[in-house]
Amino acid sequence: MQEADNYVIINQPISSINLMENASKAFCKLFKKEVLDKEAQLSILCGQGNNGGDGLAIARLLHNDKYKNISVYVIKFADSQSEGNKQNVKRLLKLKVPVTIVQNAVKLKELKADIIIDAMLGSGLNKPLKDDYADLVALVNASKARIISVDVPTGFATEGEIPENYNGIKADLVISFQRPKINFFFPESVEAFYRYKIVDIGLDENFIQGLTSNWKLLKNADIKALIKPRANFSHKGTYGHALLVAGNTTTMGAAILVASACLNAGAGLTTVCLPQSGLIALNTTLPEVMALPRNEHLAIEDFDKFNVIAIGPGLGLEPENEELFEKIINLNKPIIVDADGLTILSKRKDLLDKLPAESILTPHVKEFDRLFGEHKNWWGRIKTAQKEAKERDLIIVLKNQYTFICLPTGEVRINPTGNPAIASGGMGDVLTGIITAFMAQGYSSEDAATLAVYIHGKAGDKLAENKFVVSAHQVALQIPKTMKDSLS
Ligand SMILES: NC(=O)C1=CN([C@@H]2O[C@H](COP(=O)(O)OP(=O)(O)OC[C@H]3O[C@@H](n4cnc5c(N)ncnc54)[C@H](O)[C@@H]3O)[C@@H](O)[C@H]2O)[C@@H](O)CC1
Repeated sequence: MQEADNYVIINQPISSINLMENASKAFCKLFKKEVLDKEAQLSILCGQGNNGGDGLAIARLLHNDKYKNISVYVIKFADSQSEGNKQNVKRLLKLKVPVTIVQNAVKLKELKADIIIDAMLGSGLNKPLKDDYADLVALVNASKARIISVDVPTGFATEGEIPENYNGIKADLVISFQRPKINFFFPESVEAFYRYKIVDIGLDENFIQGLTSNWKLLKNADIKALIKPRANFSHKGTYGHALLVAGNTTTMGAAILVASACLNAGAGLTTVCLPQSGLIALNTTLPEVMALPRNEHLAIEDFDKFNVIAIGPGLGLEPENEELFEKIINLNKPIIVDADGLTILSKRKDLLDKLPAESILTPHVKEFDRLFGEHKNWWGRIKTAQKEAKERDLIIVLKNQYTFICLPTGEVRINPTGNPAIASGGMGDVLTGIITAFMAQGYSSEDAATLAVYIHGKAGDKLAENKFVVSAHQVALQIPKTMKDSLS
C-alpha cells in the first residue's frame, strides 16, 4: 500500500499532504453516515505520524461540517513528527478546536466521550505496544465510548502474526483506506474490531493491480472473466462426467448434498459412488444423478469414464474406503479431497505424498492442522499452506469466513464472499460438489477452486439478504442463478 501511495504521489498531480486530505475527506464522508448526531462528544486521539495527521485533518473537516463538540488529544510520547502531521497541526490551530497535548497515559484517565476517533498509530506500527502506549490504549478500551479507528486500529499489525494477547485498540468500526489489510481476513482480527469499511482515497487502481504480490483479493470481475459460457450445440458430454465418492449409512445426506451441488454447478453427468443402502435416498431426491454402488470389487477400470473424481464427504473411515482411496490416487489424475478423505490423509501420510499434481484439498481449520500440524495462529497456518501447496503441487482451499486458496505458485487468493449465516453442516459438501462440477467441465484446478469458492459464498450472501440462517441445500439450489448473475 505504501508503494501505491508513493506511485500516486510521483505519477499523479497529487502531493502527500493532499493524499492525506483525500483520505481524511473519505473518512469523514462515511463517518457522517455513521454518526448523525452533531452534538455528540467526539474525542480525536492523534499520534505523531501520518495516521495522526489524518486525525488532525479529520478534526478540522468535522469542525467545518458543524460537529460541535470536538476535542483533539495529541499523543506526544516521542519527539518525531511527520511532515503531514506538522502541516495539519498548523491548519487545525487556526480553528477554535481544543487541543490537548498528552505526554503520559494518566492524563487521559478522565476522558469523557461518546465517540473516540482513534488516529494514534496506523499502518506504520513497527513494534508491539508498550509502556505509555499500552496504558493509554487500555484506558481507551475501558471507556464506554464507541471507538472508530482511522485506517487501522492502533496496535494492530496489518500483516504478520496477530499475538494471542493482543493489546491494541478494540474498535467498533475501522474506516480503512483503499484496500482491506491482509490481517483483516484472519479470525483473530475479531479482537481488534467488530467491522471494517473501505473508502477510496484516489490511489491508482491499475497500478495496485499491477504490483507483484502473492496476495490477491478476488472480485466479481475476476470471476466473470473465468466463467465459460454454455456453448451452442453443446450436450451433456460437453460438460464432463463427475464421480463423487461419498456417503455412508448415517451420513448419506453428505452424498446427496455434494451431488446436488455438482448437478447445479453444471456438470454434464454426475455419478455418486455410495453404499447400496443409499440408493433409494439418492434416486428419490436427485433423479438426474446416477449411482455406482460402493463395494470391495470396484476396479481401476470402473473409474475410466469419469473426467474427475472427488472423495470424502460423509465417506466414513472403514479400511475398504482407504483401499478405494488408494486406487483412485493411483489413477494419477487430479482429484478433490474433502472431509473423511482428509482424515484418511492425515493418518496415511504415504497417500498424501502420492497425491496427483494439481489435486485440490479443502480442509477447514481442524482438518488442516491434523494434516500439517498444529498452528498457533492464522498467519502461521497460511504460511504452511503456501509452502505445502508449492512443494506438493496442490491447491489448498483453507476454509473460513474468508477462504484462502493457496496455489502452487505461492499465490494466495482471498475470497471475500460468504457470511456467518452459512456457517452450518453440509456447506463444505456443497463446495466440494461445485469444485468437482467445474473440474468436470474442463476448468483447471486453480480456476475451478477459485470460481467455486467465490460462487458458493456469493450464493450464500444473496440468500442471507433475507434469511437469518441459510442451509447447505439452499446454497446448492442457488448456484445456477448466482452464476448467471456473476456474468452481468
Ligand atoms: N502515505 C501516505 O501518504 C498516506 C498515509 N496515510 C496514513 O498514514 C498512516 C501510516 O503513517 P505512518 O507511516 O506515518 O505511520 P503511523 O502514523 O502509523 O505511525 C507513526 C510512527 O509511530 C512509530 N511507532 C510504530 N510503532 C510504534 C509503537 N508500537 N509504539 C510507539 N510508536 C510506534 C513509528 O516510528 C511510526 O513511523 C496510515 O495508516 C494512514 O492512516 C493516509 O493519510 C493516506 C496517505
